[in-house]
Amino acid sequence: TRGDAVDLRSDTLTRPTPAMRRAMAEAEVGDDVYREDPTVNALEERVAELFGHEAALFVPSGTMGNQIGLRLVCEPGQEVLGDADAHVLTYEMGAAAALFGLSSRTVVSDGGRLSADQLIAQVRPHGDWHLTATAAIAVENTHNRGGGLVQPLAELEKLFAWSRTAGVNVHLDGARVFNASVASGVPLATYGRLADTASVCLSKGLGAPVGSVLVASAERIAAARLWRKRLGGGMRQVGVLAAAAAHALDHHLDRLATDHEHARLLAERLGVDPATVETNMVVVDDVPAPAVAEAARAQGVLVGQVSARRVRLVTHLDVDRDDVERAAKVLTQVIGDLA
Ligand SMILES: Cc1ncc(COP(=O)(O)O)c(CN[C@H](C(=O)O)[C@H](C)O)c1O
Repeated sequence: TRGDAVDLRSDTLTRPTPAMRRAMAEAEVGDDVYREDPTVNALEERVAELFGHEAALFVPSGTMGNQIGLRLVCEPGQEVLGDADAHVLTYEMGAAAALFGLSSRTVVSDGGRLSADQLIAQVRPHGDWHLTATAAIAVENTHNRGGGLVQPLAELEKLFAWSRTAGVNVHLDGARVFNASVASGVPLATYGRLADTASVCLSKGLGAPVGSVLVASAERIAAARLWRKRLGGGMRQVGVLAAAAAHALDHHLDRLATDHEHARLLAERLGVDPATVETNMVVVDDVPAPAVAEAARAQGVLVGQVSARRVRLVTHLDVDRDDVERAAKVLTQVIGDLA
């Protein structure tokens, strides 16, 4: 809870725990532009290893991690192919076009679930003097607008194997890949190795206040560091933030399973099919979302509005079991009253 509100709007809202704040305060720091911050250097090495890549770069947001990741695998005038509800193309303010001149095209998937064949069928080859070449395919795991769904490993494997034969790169928007791994049991390195570039968030379910990490080859991360500086993302004593991220990896990773349990409990209480809840999100459809949000807020429960008729509930570190029961009671009554 926050104050006395149960905040289910997003897992981006988690605040540092007292133990995390101590880690931040005690962090060993240096000037990261000179590569002299030992805490962020250690975090970058650790996350690269975790995801089976040569190198990694700490960035202030998932958006910067995604957009630099796309720029590493797609040149201006080439295109990124993705899901019609992909965060990298629908939520990041058109950054791929605005910042880097990347073209993009989307396919309407089955609720966010990746179909390798569907994407492969849309890829445009390099070398034809008439066609915008598809340089990269963006995948999102878990899928946000898909309600936190975990991508089928077989589809990820099929897409990546094919991409090796087609000269197409794969970028993973792994903002919630930690949730995907905890839910599926698939190791993080397995997910990491099925992408050329991957951006992973430490500031969502893991509970760090700021930060994502981009992983890729050493050559690509060197280029990413340059792009980050160009975007004004060169940071100085950033170990204060990296220490929070390292603390989150040490102490908050396994507990994501609790968020998943809470989401399933919330779904059950609300009459939403728990089978549709794979990680930390519950989607409630066919309700007047603005009215539900307003009425729930009046009773101390904050919810997300995905569309006029869809409410999103996200469980996280700052939501405990009592909060879930309280939110379920309020939302059952509010939705019942508005039905
Ligand atoms: C899949 C995915 N990839 C990237 C990002 C961007 O991360 P930030 O730039 O907010 O750190 C998000 C943030 N998601 C936020 C949320 O879910 O509340 C909002 C929608 O932007 C995301 O869900």
